[in-house]
Amino acid sequence: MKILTAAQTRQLDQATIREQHLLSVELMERAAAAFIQWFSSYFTPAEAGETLIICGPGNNGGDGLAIARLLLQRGYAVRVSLLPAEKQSSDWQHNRKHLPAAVPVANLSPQHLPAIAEGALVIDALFGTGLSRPLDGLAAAVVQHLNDAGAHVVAVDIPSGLFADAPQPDDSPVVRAQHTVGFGLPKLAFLLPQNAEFVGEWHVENIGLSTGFIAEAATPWHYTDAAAVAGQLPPRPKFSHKGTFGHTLLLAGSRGKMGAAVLSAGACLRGGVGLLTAHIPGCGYDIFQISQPEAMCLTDKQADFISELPDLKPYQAVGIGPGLGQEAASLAVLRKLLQAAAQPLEKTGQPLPLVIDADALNLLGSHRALLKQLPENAVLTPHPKEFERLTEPARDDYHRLELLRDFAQQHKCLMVLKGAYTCLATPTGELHFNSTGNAGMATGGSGDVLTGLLLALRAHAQLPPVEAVRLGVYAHGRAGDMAAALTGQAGLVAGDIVRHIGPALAEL
Ligand SMILES: NC(=O)C1=CN([C@@H]2O[C@H](COP(=O)(O)OP(=O)(O)OC[C@H]3O[C@@H](n4cnc5c(N)ncnc54)[C@H](OP(=O)(O)O)[C@@H]3O)[C@@H](O)[C@H]2O)[C@@H](O)CC1
Ligand SMILES: [K+]
Repeated sequence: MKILTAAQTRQLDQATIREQHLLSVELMERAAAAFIQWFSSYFTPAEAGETLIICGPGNNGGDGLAIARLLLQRGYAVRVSLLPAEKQSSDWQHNRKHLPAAVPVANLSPQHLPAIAEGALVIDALFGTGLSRPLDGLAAAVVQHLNDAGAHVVAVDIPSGLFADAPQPDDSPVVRAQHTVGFGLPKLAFLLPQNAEFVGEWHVENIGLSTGFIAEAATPWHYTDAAAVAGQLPPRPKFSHKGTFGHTLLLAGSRGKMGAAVLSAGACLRGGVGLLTAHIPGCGYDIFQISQPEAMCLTDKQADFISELPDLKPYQAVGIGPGLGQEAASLAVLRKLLQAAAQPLEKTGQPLPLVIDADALNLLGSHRALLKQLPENAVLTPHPKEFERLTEPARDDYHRLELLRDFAQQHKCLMVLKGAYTCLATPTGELHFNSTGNAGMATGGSGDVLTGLLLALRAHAQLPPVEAVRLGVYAHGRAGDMAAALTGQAGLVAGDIVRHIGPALAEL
């Protein structure tokens, strides 16, 4: 699914109206009906009580007026507050005219802010994608009043005061919604941690917007839903053997962190790899062989950390980092690996696929000259703190995305920035936000599991790099969701994700 800017969204409205020979009020009616569909599935008239709808002067306010009419028709008690303005949009005027007289309407003023009981339901239709500047004056006072009241807010399209695709100043007021019901496509603002307190849970309702316009629209931002990855995992041919799916090497573990190697290896095996060899420190031999009998194991001459790089000839992809530690000897291994991986493989003519995580990223961060040696399409999987060590502190989440995109383009690598909506940045400047996963996955070892799964998929000869990583990130989140359905989020541990990789991949 694509994510568009506010300006593109306005063009999308116009394209839909043109193509489908609609009146713009008809599209507004669709949006209001889609909102009602969601709203009525969530709140009965009795649960909703008397619902206040706060309307601005543009089409977002127009939606609010249409919603008021439709809710009344469905037996909900509603009242409307209007933000005075010099002019209102023509669709606003149409819906104002058609608002039944049974709906109480009040004009907002600094002296007349509506009484809102704590927990009362309020629909926020002040401003949508037409927000052109941060809120001030009466609009700001209304938002402040609403937030102070502790109301249960459902935002129409986007919480008022929030820009769809850019940051707003820290001190400008934004509605704090519990739910946001958007139209057509998700907005970039919904996916960023800094906006979570405003957006709440978001939902996107289909209103039949122009698919042709969306297909043509140029955007770096994409949202990976089930449809985006369905059918991409190549089937396993009947006459395949273990060599068909690649042989991977995993460099992982140190004393006290052998679990990271075990989890990562488990994920790699469940990810469908043909063969896996792990190179681990001597102390981990028994632990590893007993926990992962399906994997082969090479031990380092050092007991507590890795200091040697095995011959890379047998392998189609190499992972490094989980539980590695940051010993100088392990840095030397990483250095050698980067040098060796740059040589194109005989079979593919491409550099050896690498997946670099955890302490291997920290080593890169503290020895940034090594970044120049990253082979093309190397996969790096930092969380925000690790990413900061590779670049610089970000001013905000939007700036972090810029840094991520620049980094992937500059180093021609695939950056997987882990978070609630894990974001994959590609060498061509695309950003793919993942849709699966849950807060239960914020637990030790979750990232090691992702590394192992990505390693398996990068060894798969038929999967191009970006598809492999997008698919792996999606399946990792999906496995976490399947696991959480059984364990609950609090009870989820990384091993549960490993156990659900198989079913998650099967679903694809
Ligand atoms: N996407 C879709 O497919 C569909 C979209 N639809 C709906 O349309 C919404 C977009 O509507 P919209 O373009 O009329 O913009 P909206 O946000 O209502 O406000 C514009 C008005 O506010 C004003 N204004 C702006 N900033 C301000 C400020 N800080 N303080 C004060 N005033 C400010 C601005 O004035 P101006 O900037 O011109 O000075 C103008 O008067 C969209 O979010 C969705 O709900 C559906 O109906 C149909 C399908
Ligand atoms: K709104």
